[in-house]
Amino acid sequence: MFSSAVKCLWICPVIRQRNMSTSSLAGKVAIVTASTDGIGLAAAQALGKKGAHVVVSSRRQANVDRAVALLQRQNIQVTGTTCNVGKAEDRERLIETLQKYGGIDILVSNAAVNPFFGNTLDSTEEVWDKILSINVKASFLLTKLVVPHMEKIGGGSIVFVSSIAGYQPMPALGPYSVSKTALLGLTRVLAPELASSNIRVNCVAPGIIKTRFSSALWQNEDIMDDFKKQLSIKRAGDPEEIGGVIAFLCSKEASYITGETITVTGGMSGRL
Ligand SMILES: NC(=O)c1ccc[n+]([C@@H]2O[C@H](COP(=O)([O-])OP(=O)(O)OC[C@H]3O[C@@H](n4cnc5c(N)ncnc54)[C@H](O)[C@@H]3O)[C@@H](O)[C@H]2O)c1
Repeated sequence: MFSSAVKCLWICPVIRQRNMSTSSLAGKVAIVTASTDGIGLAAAQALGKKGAHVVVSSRRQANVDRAVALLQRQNIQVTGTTCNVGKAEDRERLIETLQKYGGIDILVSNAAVNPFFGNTLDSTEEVWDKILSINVKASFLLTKLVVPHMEKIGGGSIVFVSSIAGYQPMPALGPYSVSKTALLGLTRVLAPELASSNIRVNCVAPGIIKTRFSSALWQNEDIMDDFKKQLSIKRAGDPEEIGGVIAFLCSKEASYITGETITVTGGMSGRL
């Protein structure tokens, strides 16, 4: 799965070091969860274009293979593996596989689910367990797994993908919105705890971005007309407009930023 050139880059600290000086993220290893499509794929692309070796993952092998081929065509160093972030054995396998190759510098926790639309009081325990387990708990548990590997190489950067709904709940998306608020809290909790290990923890809160996840919103003209009234930039965002911000947060240029959430919404204001 790993090409010999990539193995050499990870195993040989001298080459790691030398590459770090040529481009902002050269020589770094970045894990992005749910990165075969949408914002995750755009984050992997942006990190890869800055020189990082990216590890793309999602639940289905076919999607992983497609994303790996796409990124390779763009001359991005990439490895792919399946990972259901809700499964402890998958999370551990992902990290164990990687740590053999010399360290993990960046974690972007992007995977999320939303199995429920409606009045929050109609949501079930099962809905809450699923949403909190994937959107929040898995983000924390992955962080717990990567931190020792980041500490071993002297630091790292973690980015959680929240949502503007974490600040202002979206109608009919109560449990999902609460899970995204929890990520704002997780960012604030972990940043001071990990600062002494030289690990920065930040978050992005996208507005409406054109992905499959939100297609029910941006493909509906009436809903979008309503949203546009609250937007300064009168359109939905593109995944690349989030990927670039994530890559910035992981770069040296953001070395004094931790515990922050950057909202990327086209200037959204008022109630959603
Ligand atoms: N698109 C938007 O408008 C928008 C707005 C705000 C926040 N977000 C957030 O951005 C992130 C990415 O969403 P997206 O819009 O790119 O949509 P997307 O559908 O491309 O991404 C969500 C991904 O999570 C994956 N996923 C779900 N459960 C998983 C699991 N157990 N293990 C691994 N992967 C799993 C899905 O397969 C999917 O690929 C999510 O956290 C989402 O909440 C999106």
